[in-house]
Amino acid sequence: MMLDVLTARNIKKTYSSGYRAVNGVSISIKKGECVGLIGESGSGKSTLARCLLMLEKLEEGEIFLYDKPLHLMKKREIRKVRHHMQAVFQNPSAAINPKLKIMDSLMEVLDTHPEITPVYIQDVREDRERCAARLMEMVGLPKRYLYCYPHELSGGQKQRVSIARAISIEPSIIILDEPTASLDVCTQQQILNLLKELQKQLNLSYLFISHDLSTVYFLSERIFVMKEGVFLDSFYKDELFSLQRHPYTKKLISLFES
Ligand SMILES: Nc1ncnc2c1ncn2[C@@H]1O[C@H](COP(=O)(O)OP(=O)(O)OP(=O)(O)O)[C@@H](O)[C@H]1O
Repeated sequence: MMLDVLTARNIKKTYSSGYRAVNGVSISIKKGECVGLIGESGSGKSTLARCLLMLEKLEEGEIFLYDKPLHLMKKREIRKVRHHMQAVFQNPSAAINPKLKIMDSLMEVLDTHPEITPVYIQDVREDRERCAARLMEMVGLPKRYLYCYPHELSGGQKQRVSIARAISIEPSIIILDEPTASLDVCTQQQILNLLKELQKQLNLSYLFISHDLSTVYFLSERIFVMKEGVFLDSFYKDELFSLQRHPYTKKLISLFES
């Protein structure tokens, strides 16, 4: 039996304000699968993402990365496994250090883990520059940008760098939290196409978070619908238009179709 890459059970998170942003959700993601998470602003998607990445202290619940129980680990142990879970966030400018050349931001994770050599950079791993150039090529960026600073790149190009850094280490899972929300419509579609191609090519596992049903539908095989901290509905993509869908999902569909 194939183990799920990531399994989360009964996750709860209440902020110090007393607001429970995530109220008992469970989710599992298989190797090579893209699971979509859709919900309106404030439904708790980003809080859940931060919980799964162990960036928030859980109030309750269990998180397993393969068979490793992250919720039982000490901070020091979590630091050792965290690189297996990469993330791409909405704002690439905030994710890339403005003072570093693109090469140094891109190579950050691989530099920290010299013991890891993904197969797609195996032949160039010893040569930092060629390795960085390979990653740039994989996300459709010219090599010359390696020597630029982030302000010399567009938002879409910076997001490609974030994606290249996320895949650089061949992580078990990539959490994509609204990765196209800050981009124009044309660039959004290019980034979605890139993510889809990379997923197929490298057999990546994604949790793709968005408030937009059409983008979630485009990328995901399975979809979870979140509202007010709980999952209202979950289904395979081809069941989206089934009559059994939750009324809230039907409402999202009607917005999507209009
Ligand atoms: N650090 C925090 N302290 C207190 N409340 C918070 C904190 N972060 C988020 N919240 C609250 O938790 C709820 C869920 O927020 P969250 O960012 O997880 O939602 P979201 O679905 O990702 O929304 P968006 O799509 O707008 O990013 C919101 O009501 C928000 O105000």
